[in-house]
Order: sequence, then C-alpha cells, then structure tokens
Amino acid sequence: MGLTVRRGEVLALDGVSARLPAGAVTALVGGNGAGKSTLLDVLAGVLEPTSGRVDRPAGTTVAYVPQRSAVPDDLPVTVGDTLAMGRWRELGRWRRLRATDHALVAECADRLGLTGVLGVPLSAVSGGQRQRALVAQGLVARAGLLLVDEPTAGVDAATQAVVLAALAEEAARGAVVVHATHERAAVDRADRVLTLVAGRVDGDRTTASLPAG
Ligand SMILES: Nc1ncnc2c1ncn2[C@@H]1O[C@H](COP(=O)(O)OP(=O)(O)OP(=O)(O)O)[C@@H](O)[C@H]1O
Repeated sequence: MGLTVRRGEVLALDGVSARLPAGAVTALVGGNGAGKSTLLDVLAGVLEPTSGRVDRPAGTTVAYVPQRSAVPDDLPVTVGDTLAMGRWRELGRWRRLRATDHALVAECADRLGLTGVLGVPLSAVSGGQRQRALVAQGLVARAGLLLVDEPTAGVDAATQAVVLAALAEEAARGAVVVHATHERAAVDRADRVLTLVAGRVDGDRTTASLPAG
C-alpha cells in the first residue's frame, strides 16, 4: 500500500503499509484523529489516497459499515429495510430481493438478535439495536472485505459480544474483516491489531503479543 492521504493541512495517513489477511479480524486502533476512519475510507474506495494504492484481488467485494454517528437517526426505513440494503450492490438497479436474499436477511437478523424488530422503524429502536442493524447490513452483503467503523462504541457488553462474535464468524467464512475500535474487549477478540499514531503504523501484530492490561 504505502498510503498517504492529505486532508487540508493534515497528513491523515503518512505512508501506511499493511497486509490484511483473509480469514482474520484485524482491529484498527489509535487515538482520536490517528487516521482509522481515513484508512477505512481508503480501503473501501470512497476516498482516493493522495499517493499509494490498495492492492486487492480482482473481484473482491467490499462492505463498509460507517460509524453509527454518521448515519442519521431519522432515516425513514425499517430495521428490515436496513438489512436488505446490504443486498443492493449485488441486486443492481431493481433491488428486488430473491428468496435467497430474504433468507440471508433472516439469518443475519437472527445472528444479531434483530428478528423481533425487523418491521420497526430504525428511528424507533435503541442505539444498540441500531448499531446491530448496521453491522447486520454489512454481514448481509457477504463481502470479501468487511470494513466496520467503531461497531462496539457506546453499546452494552452483551451487544458488544454479539457484534464481535458476528465479525469473527465473517472472518471464519474467509472474509478480510477490519474494524476500528477504542474498546479493549474488541482488541482482545481480534486476531490482529494494527495501531496507528498520527497517520503512521505504530504496530502490526497478533493479539498474542499485545501487552496485558
Ligand atoms: N473530512 C475531513 N476533512 C479534513 N480533515 C479531516 C476530515 N476527516 C478527518 N480529517 C482529519 O484527518 C485526521 C484523521 O482523522 P480520522 O477521522 O481518520 O481519525 P480517527 O482515527 O478515525 O479518529 P476518531 O477515533 O476520532 O474517529 C484528523 O486530523 C482529522 O482532523
């Protein structure tokens, strides 16, 4: 990669190189402004790097779950709609869900404990349920590269556990899973930890070699 991103006066990423393995969950850590969201944006292809490039196998599909705070609370959609949107990229223009798509939505809703609220407006469920709905949308996409920005921020321990288990299952399916986090529990559950400090990689290691505490 060797990614550099200039945002105004700031070098949000400053020569970032990393290998993101398939079949593993990589936690992206670092303080506020370290460049985590910027790196996810670049990996997702929604932000062009100033220099460097992302090498990914041809045909790799990408699902990007942004921070919950980046999604308006009052979107006029149900939880079920939110999950179904995860199929849109594959369905193309008419977005008519097939039986297999409905089955995938139902399966991911079940995995994230959302079956009972599929018909409820996204604006009427709790913050934790909204977070799970966004993650479920990412799972529904069945992408080769799943990028998730702070999926366990501001949710209770039970929801954190459900979300982290779902990410681990996606990796077990063979996906590259990368999520930005500030939560210790999320770092502990990850297979790899990539640490950013001021836009540079400050550590790229398996969790086994992380200091305790
Ligand atoms: N849209 C933008 N325009 C200009 N500068 C930006 C923009 N988004 C981020 N930045 C700057 O880029 C740098 C990296 O920000 P980024 O959001 O990637 O960090 P982060 O590690 O995700 O932080 P946080 O933990 O606070 O979410 C920061 O200095 C930030 O101010």
